[in-house]
This record gives sequence, C-alpha cells and structure tokens, in this order.
Amino acid sequence: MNDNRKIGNVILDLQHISLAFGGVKALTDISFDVREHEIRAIIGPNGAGKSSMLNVINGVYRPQQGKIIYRGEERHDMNTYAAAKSGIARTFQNIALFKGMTVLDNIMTGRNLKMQTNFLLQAIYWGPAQREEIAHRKKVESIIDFLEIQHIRKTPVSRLPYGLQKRVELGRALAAEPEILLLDEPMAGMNVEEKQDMCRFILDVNDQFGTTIVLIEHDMGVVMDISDRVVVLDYGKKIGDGTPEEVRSNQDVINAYLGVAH
Ligand SMILES: Nc1ncnc2c1ncn2[C@@H]1O[C@H](COP(=O)(O)OP(=O)(O)OP(=O)(O)O)[C@@H](O)[C@H]1O
Repeated sequence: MNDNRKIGNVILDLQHISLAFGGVKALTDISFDVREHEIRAIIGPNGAGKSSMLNVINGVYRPQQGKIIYRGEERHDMNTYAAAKSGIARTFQNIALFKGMTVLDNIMTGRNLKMQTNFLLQAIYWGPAQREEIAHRKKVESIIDFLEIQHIRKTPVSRLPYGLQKRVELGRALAAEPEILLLDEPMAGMNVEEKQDMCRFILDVNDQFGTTIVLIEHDMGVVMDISDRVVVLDYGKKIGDGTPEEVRSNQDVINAYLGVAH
C-alpha cells in the first residue's frame, strides 16, 4: 500500500448541519467528519438528502444551521468558487462537460483556477504566459495518461460513450489537483465493465495522489468494496455511520433500505 493511502486527521468536519427549502427539510442536524486520504461514502434512499449534503460541502447551498470546519477553520460565506479555490472539486450526477469541445480542452478547463496569467498579461508578457501554458498542458497530459484516454484526446466529448464521458469529467476535476474530490454518483448509468474501470480509477486517484474522496453512490456492492467509512442518510437524518461492516449490520439502515415504516 502506498504511503499516500494512510488515513490522516479530520480534514472536513460537518457539525449539526440543517438545510431546508421552504417547508422541506432536506437535512436535519447532520454531523459527520471526513479524514484526510479516506474514501467516504454517503448513501441513502432517493430523496434522503445526499446531493444536498454534497452541495453544502462545495458551497452551492448555505445551511441555515450548523458549522463546517475545513482544515481546522470554520468556513463562512462559502460559495462554489471559494470552495474550488480552497481545493474542493466535484463531478455531477448528470455529466456537465462542454460537449462540442475535445477531451483535451475539457480537461484543460479544469486548470482555470490554477492559471496565474490573465489575458492582458498574456498579451504583454508572452514568454511567461507561454511557459505557464506548457506547464498546464503537461499536467493535463499526465492526467490523460493516468486515465488511459490518450486515444480519444482530440475527440469531441459528444461522440464518446457515456462511461468515457464520466471518465473525462473525472479528469477535469483532477486537473484542479483537489484535496477533496466530491463524486456525485460516479457509476450511475454504467455497465458492469465501465463500473469496474471507474472503481479502479477512483481507488488509484486515492492511492497515488492521496486525494480524499467523498462519494454518493447507489450501487451497494461498489460502496461496500471501496469505502473506508460510510454515512447513511434517510429523510434528511443520519441513521448510520461507520465502516462498511458496521453499516451493513445496522438495523436502522437495513430497515430504511427494506422500506420499513418509521
Ligand atoms: N433546490 C431544491 N429546492 C427544493 N427542494 C429541494 C431542492 N433540492 C433538494 N430538495 C429536496 O430535498 C430533499 C433531499 O433531496 P436530495 O436531492 O438532496 O436527495 P438525494 O438523496 O440526493 O436523492 P436522489 O438519490 O434521488 O438523488 C428532497 O425532498 C428534495 O425534493
């Protein structure tokens, strides 16, 4: 096992998070933490609040109650830009790529936050801007190699099968060199072979780059196989939290998945 894989201290601590949309309580008093380098899954039946939780973490929604401690500091006034700038990248349930652009250019857009020179500076100081561009290209090419998509680097995304589009989306998130990678249903709609590939890449990202991963996934086999710890939501409340074995034997979790009335 690679040294990067050693699970470290708490990097993200969510304390008593509550979020409501008008009268709909999407999240009620949810607390859990995420440790450095771990793979942390959020599971739960439809409408349980999983996406809302991810949206709170990356600043799309601001909870009405609760605290978010990231790297030891309480986060205030978070928005998606600030979250991305602070090292939190994400992929979406529905692919959000520029369909007409090539794989290479899509992944390059993931470097935006890392770019120092703006357009004016690029015009005046062509040399440094060009050096920066070369460095970004190198990074993007290394991600393309890592994800084994060299053969499609110049292909427009719209021409790719679904599984490969999901891989490109992962590539774009990785281009930001995130500390925490949020994956919203990374295997949704995939066939068995595509799922196996995606599992391998997620484990490799975690292992080789040491990236902390928080993922929502409906495929229980996958979740139990690759996660270090799992938090379970149901109707916006936390009903379980622990290792896959602990969660699997938790009666509240079993009831929620079997649809037992509360
Ligand atoms: N923008 C919104 N406006 C109003 N209600 C919302 C909004 N987003 C989510 N909700 C509601 O909050 C609750 C939790 O939804 P959320 O999408 O977080 O669940 P989920 O566990 O991700 O579900 P799924 O597995 O179906 O994607 C649901 O009742 C949903 O209808």
